[in-house]
Amino acid sequence: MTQLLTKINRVEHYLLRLTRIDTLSELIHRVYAAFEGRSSVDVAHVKFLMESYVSNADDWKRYAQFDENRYTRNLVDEGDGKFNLILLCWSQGQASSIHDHAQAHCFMKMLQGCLTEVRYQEPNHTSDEIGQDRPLSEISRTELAENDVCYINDSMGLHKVGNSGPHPAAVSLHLYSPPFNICSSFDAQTGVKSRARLTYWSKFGHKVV
Ligand SMILES: N[C@@H](CS(=O)O)C(=O)O
Ligand SMILES: [Fe+2]
Repeated sequence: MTQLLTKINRVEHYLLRLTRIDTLSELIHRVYAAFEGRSSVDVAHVKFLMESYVSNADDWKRYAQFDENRYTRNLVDEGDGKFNLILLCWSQGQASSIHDHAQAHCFMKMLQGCLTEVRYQEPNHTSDEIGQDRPLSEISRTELAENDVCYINDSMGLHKVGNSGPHPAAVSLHLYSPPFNICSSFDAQTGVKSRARLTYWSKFGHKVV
């Protein structure tokens, strides 16, 4: 039994070495190839590519710009209009509001530190329920550590993400397809939905003025 486990372990290490993506530019190149000539998104493959990249701060530190007031969104690549790649920087205590993803696919890879992702069921008020607001119900709570990847789309619910420590500076890489700059945000207590505009703190390493 022990021998078998050792062998499985060796095979796993070998496969990981074969599939490993060592640089952010190689990841971007592979993601472009994954979208080439397709009208739909191969979710399993894109997730696999994000998982295969081994985070290295030298690749992405030029995009990692923090703000003391809120998490920042830093554009890395516009993916020929098919997807965008955004580096998000979260100081300790910073979090997003509860939101959806405008019917897009959302892949999120941890590059540094840890983030907590909390998922909620989307309220489905029928017309006669309007005015009977109730708190959103939590579906799951996941701690994401360096190199972890998670995936969400609107059929899987809403989420909020935050850095509740212990790392003072968490960084995550998000891939959205198709790109969007407006989504909905939700009040946790009432479920009331409002329109949220998403902005960039920097683009291609340069602060947006
Ligand atoms: N979807 C959010 C970040 S997160 O909380 O997933 C954004 O793009 O700003
Ligand atoms: Fe999100």
